[in-house]
Amino acid sequence: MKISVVGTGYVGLVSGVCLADVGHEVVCIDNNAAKVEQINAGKSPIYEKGLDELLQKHIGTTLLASTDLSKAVVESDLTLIAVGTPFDGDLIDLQYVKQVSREIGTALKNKDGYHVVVVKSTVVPGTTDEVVLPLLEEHSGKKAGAGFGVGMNPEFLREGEAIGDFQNPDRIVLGGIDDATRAKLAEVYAPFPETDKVMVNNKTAEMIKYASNSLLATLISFSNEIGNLCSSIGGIDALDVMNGVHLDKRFSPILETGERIKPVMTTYLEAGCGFGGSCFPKDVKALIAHGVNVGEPMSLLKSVIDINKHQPMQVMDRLRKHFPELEGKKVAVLGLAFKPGTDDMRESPAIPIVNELVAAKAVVTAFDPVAQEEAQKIFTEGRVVYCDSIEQTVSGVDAILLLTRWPEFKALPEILKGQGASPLLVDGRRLLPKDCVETYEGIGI
Ligand SMILES: NC(=O)C1=CN([C@@H]2O[C@H](COP(=O)(O)OP(=O)(O)OC[C@H]3O[C@@H](n4cnc5c(N)ncnc54)[C@H](O)[C@@H]3O)[C@@H](O)[C@H]2O)C=CC1
Ligand SMILES: O=C(O)[C@H]1O[C@H](OP(=O)(O)OP(=O)(O)OC[C@H]2O[C@@H](n3ccc(=O)[nH]c3=O)[C@H](O)[C@@H]2O)[C@H](O)[C@@H](O)[C@@H]1O
Repeated sequence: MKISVVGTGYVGLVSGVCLADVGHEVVCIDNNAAKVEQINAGKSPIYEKGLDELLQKHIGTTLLASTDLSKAVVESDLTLIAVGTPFDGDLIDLQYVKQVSREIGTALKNKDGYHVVVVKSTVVPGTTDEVVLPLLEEHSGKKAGAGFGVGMNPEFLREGEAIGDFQNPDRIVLGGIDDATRAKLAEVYAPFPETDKVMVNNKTAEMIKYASNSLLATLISFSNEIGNLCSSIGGIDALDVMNGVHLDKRFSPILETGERIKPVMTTYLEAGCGFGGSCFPKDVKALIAHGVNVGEPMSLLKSVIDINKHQPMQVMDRLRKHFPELEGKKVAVLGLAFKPGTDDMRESPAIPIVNELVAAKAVVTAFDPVAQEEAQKIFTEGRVVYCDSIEQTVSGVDAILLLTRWPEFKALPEILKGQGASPLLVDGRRLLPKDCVETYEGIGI
């Protein structure tokens, strides 16, 4: 099938590359000419494991990038919209979705035959039918359901695991205004015959995405609240608690073979310094705002955000327990990205923590295996000294704050031993065993 994908961010580019990999002919569209040029040169503008290799395999043959949206729409059978949907402080910001809908609508004027337009961006329930569809009709002069179909196909990939998640999805949600739209959309995913498909209307597809992200965010804030209580009571480790909770067969089912499905860590029940990223914070806030607009106060989700807002300061509280006065103290920050496997700094818990350290006049060294370039846009040189290795970052410091679960940081105890040093370790992600250093502080302990 000929597919055009508008937006070449995490979702658009990964979808485009993976759809080319399963045999479709794909054109990826972006209005950022520099990104388009980079993609056509076989270099991904984002850091994502395995993406460059797959891009290089298909670019120039079944995969192309372009700034020409109109040509790509006219020459394809189906268009996926994968532009950003940020939260503007009050509501979801639909400016990019609207802009692209107008442009696709205008392009459809010149197209003979049936075309399907599918929203892949995360949008609040009602957006596809009440915002995108009318703009497409207005600008194409055609009627939805006759000249073209309108669908909604939310994406569930995680950054850092994006290629694997796209290639091996848990489920595929196919929303549409009618059966013809859903049937065309299903053709896109024909190469995934084993995966469960959920055929619904557009609003339901939109809601599945928000319910999924909101549940995962709720589990994390729940775990953080329980973890904070464990710390205050004392003598309880939240890791043991969540392990005990997770062994309930309803969470870790036992198969007929007798084998228990048990995650390595208690998935989404890991207490830590809070969730970040471009999606959980903005999606939960957007759903709350949408709920309030339709008369639903969403009090549970408001608490989820409130707990998460304060969670990074749990790390600072543990640091101040040992160093009430931080001026002149040398503090190493290990991990700046919101999670491992990505250079994404959006809403990273490291941001409020580093800002607080700098405000308290601590001397801050920092290291992240891939996010340093992004971090330098946020904390300019001079406020933070960026280092090239874990060794250099922790050398001679009073305290270490571990903020991202990069596996590389497991080497820290050995490195400290080699340096003959025993600074305080505040493990904001519970990555290391609590007896790995002389003075250990962790969330949920
Ligand atoms: N990042 C993630 O892991 C996931 C994101 N999502 C959702 O997918 C959507 C996209 O997210 P990301 O890929 O992270 O966004 P992003 O911000 O990384 O990329 C969006 C791209 O759209 C382009 N763009 C904006 N306006 C345009 C226009 N008028 N014409 C052509 N291109 C335009 C931008 O230049 C940018 O390259 C959002 O709604 C997000 O919530 C869903 C699942 C996972
Ligand atoms: O809509 C989206 O954009 C995506 O949002 C999340 O994916 P992502 O933000 O990439 O990352 P996660 O691995 O879910 O982690 C999110 C944040 O939660 C934190 N987290 C995660 C799990 C946990 O137990 N505890 C915890 O604090 C992580 O450190 C990270 O900051 C969802 O997992 C994806 O399914 C979804 O598609």
